[in-house]
Amino acid sequence: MTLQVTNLVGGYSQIPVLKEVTFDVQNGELVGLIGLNGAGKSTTINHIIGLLTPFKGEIKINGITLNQDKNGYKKQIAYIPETPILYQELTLKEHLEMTMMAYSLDRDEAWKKANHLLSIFRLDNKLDWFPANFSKGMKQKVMIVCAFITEAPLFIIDEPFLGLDPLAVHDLLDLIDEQKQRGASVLMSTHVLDTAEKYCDRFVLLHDGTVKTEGTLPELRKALPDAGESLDDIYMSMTRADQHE
Ligand SMILES: Nc1ncnc2c1ncn2[C@@H]1O[C@H](COP(=O)(O)OP(=O)(O)OP(=O)(O)O)[C@@H](O)[C@H]1O
Repeated sequence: MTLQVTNLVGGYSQIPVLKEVTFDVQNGELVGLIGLNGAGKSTTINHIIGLLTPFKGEIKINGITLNQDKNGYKKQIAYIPETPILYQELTLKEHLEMTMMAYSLDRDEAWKKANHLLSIFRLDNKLDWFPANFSKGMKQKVMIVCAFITEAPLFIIDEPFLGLDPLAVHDLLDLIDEQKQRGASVLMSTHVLDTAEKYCDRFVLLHDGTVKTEGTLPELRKALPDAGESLDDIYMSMTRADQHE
């Protein structure tokens, strides 16, 4: 599975936020999308999942654009939003069943995976509860369980770490790793740079709607030799230089 974003110009109501954004995510890769508040991470994600239409440029998943095959394109994506999207009137069980239907999953297989994931996230005794009334972290876990039962080839994860307890962060990172092992690609936006540094294979550093630089940590260190060793050092040096331009 490859995600290719090429010369993407996009944003809201014809106001371009993204300016010629180009990057890719290859098979089995976890790519970190890093940037300050307002850099354009969520806007990029909203274009990839098809909520926004590019003004220019294109986005391909395994060579297919959204316009070529809307359903086929969307079924390749499991999306975990920054703010959980839950239905007031549906129970946890009904949220899972709706996901199974939307992705045309085999119910028995999907329930096996769901039960396993529910027990990891300690939600297995809450199937008849309404997640709209859960705590913030529990709501996020519902989104994670729904995404991971799909076993989609591309995971798009928007800032997953801020609302989760440390145990859940580790469980999520293990699940991401399992999906990578089976060849899935993962694009994850985050501000938690020390975790990103440890777990991401590659980074795309967005600033003010443009890709300032991208690469593995050793590649970033080489590109910015005076910045320091850590992703945090490199990112801070890059953004500070930019703000003084
Ligand atoms: N619905 C919207 N309508 C108009 N402009 C928007 C909308 N959402 C975001 N923007 C603008 O797009 C730019 C990029 O915002 P975006 O949400 O993509 O940033 P981000 O990198 O995800 O930031 P954060 O780290 O704060 O989540 C900002 O200038 C923001 O004001």
